[in-house]
Amino acid sequence: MREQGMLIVVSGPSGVGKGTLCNILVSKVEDVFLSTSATTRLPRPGELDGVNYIFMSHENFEDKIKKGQFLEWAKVYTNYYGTPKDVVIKKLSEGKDVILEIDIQGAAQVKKNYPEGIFIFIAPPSIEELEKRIIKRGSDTKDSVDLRLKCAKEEIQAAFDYDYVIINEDLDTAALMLQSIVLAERCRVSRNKKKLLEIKGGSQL
Ligand SMILES: Nc1nc2c(ncn2[C@@H]2O[C@H](COP(=O)(O)OP(=O)(O)O)[C@@H](O)[C@H]2O)c(=O)[nH]1
Ligand SMILES: Nc1ncnc2c1ncn2[C@@H]1O[C@H](COP(=O)(O)OP(=O)(O)O)[C@@H](O)[C@H]1O
Repeated sequence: MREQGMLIVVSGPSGVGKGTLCNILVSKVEDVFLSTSATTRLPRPGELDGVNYIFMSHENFEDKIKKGQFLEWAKVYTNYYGTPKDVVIKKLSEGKDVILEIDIQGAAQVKKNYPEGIFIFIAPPSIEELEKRIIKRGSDTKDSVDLRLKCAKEEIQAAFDYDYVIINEDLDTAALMLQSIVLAERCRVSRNKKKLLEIKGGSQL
């Protein structure tokens, strides 16, 4: 068991497949914990409180901002979204890798406070394909689809500040890429110094 897990940020436009890819990652790779965000948006059909999101009122959310209970938070489209701090700190200290599926504003806050995090951007093969995926999901009005597509173009510009980009064209390939990044990052020498010392004996590297 590792002493400290890695903080992994996954961002990308709405409908690109972040949720799908993160769920596959959690099902395939051990010791990965997907953080559940808090939000003021209403649940979509089938979404469960505490599973997909922790749904709360604007008042409650603002109270938690004041109390410093979020690792990061942002207003995305018209609602607040934030990462509850306590759970993330606990899971990292248990040696779990924590995935934050958050927007580009939240990712920038994490990068400022936690530069050793790993920043992964998921991009669509094209804007046309992104539009198809958002429409296929069936949870957005025409205005909401248009707003998401407009924001997508600005979000893709932010990809240049990330460590990795995955173009989610073929789902199986993209899922494998995400797993590969996490597993390769676990193999960095800098993260394995203690283990190497244990194996070779002695305290000198
Ligand atoms: N900053 C921040 N963004 C979040 C958080 N949780 C979700 N988001 C982002 O909020 C945006 C809207 O998410 P959602 O309402 O699920 O809509 P979707 O992206 O269309 O599925 C997405 O870009 C998410 O990545 C969070 O805790 N913090
Ligand atoms: N590589 C892919 N090819 C085709 N459809 C995909 C692919 N990845 C995800 N999808 C579909 O696109 C839709 C949006 O995916 P979702 O994971 O909800 O996106 P996000 O979490 O980024 O908003 C879902 O219907 C999902 O099944």
